[in-house]
Formats: sequence, C-alpha cells, structure tokens
Amino acid sequence: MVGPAFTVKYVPIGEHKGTVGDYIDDCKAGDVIVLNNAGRTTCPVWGDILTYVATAKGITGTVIDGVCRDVDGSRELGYPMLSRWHNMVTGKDRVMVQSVNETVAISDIQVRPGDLIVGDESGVLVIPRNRADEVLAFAKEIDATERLIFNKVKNGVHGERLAKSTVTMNYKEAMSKAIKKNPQLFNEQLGILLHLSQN
Ligand SMILES: O=C([O-])CC(=O)C(=O)O
Ligand SMILES: [Mg+2]
Repeated sequence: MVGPAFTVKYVPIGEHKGTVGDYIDDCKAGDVIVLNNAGRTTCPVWGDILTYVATAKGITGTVIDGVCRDVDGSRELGYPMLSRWHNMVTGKDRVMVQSVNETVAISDIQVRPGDLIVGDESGVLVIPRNRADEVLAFAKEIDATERLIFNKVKNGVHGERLAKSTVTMNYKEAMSKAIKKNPQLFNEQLGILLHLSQN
C-alpha cells in the first residue's frame, strides 16, 4: 500500500454531532485515508460499508490510530486496513469529524496531508514528500543486499552457518555503509508505526 495521506481527526460527539464517514466524498483515488481517533479501542471508525465505498472510489487503503470493525467484509474485498485492533461496536453517531487534511498524530508519529504512506502487514511508514528519493535509495540498497542473502540461502549455503553466511554477504557492512551515508535518515526513524497491523 502506497499513497498520499488524506488525514482525518475525530473527537467524541457532544453538543455538535456527526458520524464516521462524513469526509469520504472528499477523498480521491489513490489516497491513503489516515484516521486519528486518539488510539481509542472502544469505538471503531471504519467498517465494510466504508471499505465498499473506498474500493469503488479507488482509494488505496486506511490507517487507523484506533480500531476498525467488519473485518471479514473488508478482507473479502482485499482492502488494506491497518489499525491497532478491531471490535464489533459501531462508531456511527459516537464520533464526529473534527478536522480534515490537517496534521495529525498516528501512534505518536506526525502525519501531514500528502505525506507518503507506505504499509504492509509488518507496519506503516510515513515519508515526507521531500524525502521520498532519499528513503527509496536507502531501501534499494538494503533490498539489494537482502536479495544476495536470499539467493545464497536458496542455492544452499555450502555448509556455512547462516550467521556466518549473512556476514559473508556483507549485510552488516552494507547496513553500516548505508547508515553512514544517511545518518540523519536512520536516526530519525522516519515514522515507523510499530503498533498497527492488518486487520
Ligand atoms: O459503523 C461503523 O463504525 C462503520 C461501519 O460499520 C461501516 O462502515 O460498515
Ligand atoms: Mg458496518
């Protein structure tokens, strides 16, 4: 899942009311919807009706600092939905949209509208637009080294212990070279969202 962030911030309803999907008509094909529900695990803000609408609109996926529901229905549509967890309660008429396309926090990481969101079943990254080339170059370097290791493992490791063969493939050296080249990038840990998983 890769796409620009469309950010939404929720608050619980009060005197002013609203509901979960009040922003959906403003999303564009390709967007990744990024929902800040302040990590609340009691009140889902995404379900399979929203998945259906998002899929029809060509939206790439949804990232939630909070929970989703209707997991089976969304899985059937193969829609990427990364969140802290899920439960069965409806968020309808429990939350309202406070802001759309303003800076939000997801799992303590800042996400600005248009930041690149990259996610898979291992987690989610937030990449500022102006750092995309730098991050891609770093990722390609690591990927190339990992491919060498994979090939070696697939072709048999010729009696070597795996730990040694990993060293033989210069993984550590490649990593430290890449880190030395990009110290700022590595230290910043650009938005690694550890707690979200495919639901
Ligand atoms: O009620 C909700 O929280 C949202 C929902 O189920 C859906 O979109 O299908
Ligand atoms: Mg539903």
